[in-house]
Amino acid sequence: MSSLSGSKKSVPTPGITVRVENLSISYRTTFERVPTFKNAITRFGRGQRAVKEIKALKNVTFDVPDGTFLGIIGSNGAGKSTLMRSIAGILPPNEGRIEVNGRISPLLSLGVGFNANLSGRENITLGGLAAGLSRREVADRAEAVTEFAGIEEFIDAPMRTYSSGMYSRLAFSVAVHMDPDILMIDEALSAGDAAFKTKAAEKMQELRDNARAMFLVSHSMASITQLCNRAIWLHKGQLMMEGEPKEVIDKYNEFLKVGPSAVTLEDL
Ligand SMILES: Nc1ncnc2c1ncn2[C@@H]1O[C@H](COP(=O)(O)OP(=O)(O)OP(=O)(O)O)[C@@H](O)[C@H]1O
Repeated sequence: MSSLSGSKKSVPTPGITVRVENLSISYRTTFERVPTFKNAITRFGRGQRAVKEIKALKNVTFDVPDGTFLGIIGSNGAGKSTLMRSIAGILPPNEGRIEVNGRISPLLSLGVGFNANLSGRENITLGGLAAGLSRREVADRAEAVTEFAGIEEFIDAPMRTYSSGMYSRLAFSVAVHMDPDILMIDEALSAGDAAFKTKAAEKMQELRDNARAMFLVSHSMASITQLCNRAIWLHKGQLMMEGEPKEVIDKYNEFLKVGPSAVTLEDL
């Protein structure tokens, strides 16, 4: 178990794969693309601060019991990827705590963790080792990963030469072949072409049987309904609702005023 917080360690909570308590995360960013002395003086004259704080998650609390396949929905900039990164241990909380009981798949936002200057094969090794597998275990899976991604011809080329679809397909394939207890997929179903989307959806159905929990961020409401048994809706960093996927999606669509039968581009 891992517990991320500024405070105490605690014992694992029975039956809970992930517990998020009063989680707040902010990014600090500068106003300017290229900070200059002249701009600093101008800002000082206007009484502006150079650094802006963006509150990406505000006091978010929820539990993910074992066997939960959680869909995370919300508009652009709602905080979905930030939440995924913090659960995966990439972003530490500013406030609150996250308890994770289990091994997480390494690549959540597609391609995070890859080094574009290394070959696909070398990146499979990196991803596998990052997931806690031994070199031998990774080597045993490398062929299946490559085959599933459909990039046999390119596996020894540097990943910077890959198309974005190839990149995403390999990221997805690594993530799903490392036997994670907790599977985290960010927009996976928009990886690759229509044929790969179907294959990815089938693979996720299969993984549902083995994983303790799954997190899926998607703008496709069809994928959320099909693959998840629970959903949360984030808006501007706040948890708006938690419940059955259909119930949450209906409220979200109502909020967006697009109606219950809305089809997003990702559904097509
Ligand atoms: N590295 C960063 N530096 C500064 N601000 C960031 C950074 N990453 C995200 N943000 C900001 O944090 C907020 C939440 O972003 P996040 O990427 O978590 O949203 P999201 O729900 O995943 O959005 P999308 O659906 O567009 O992918 C946004 O206001 C975004 O501009």
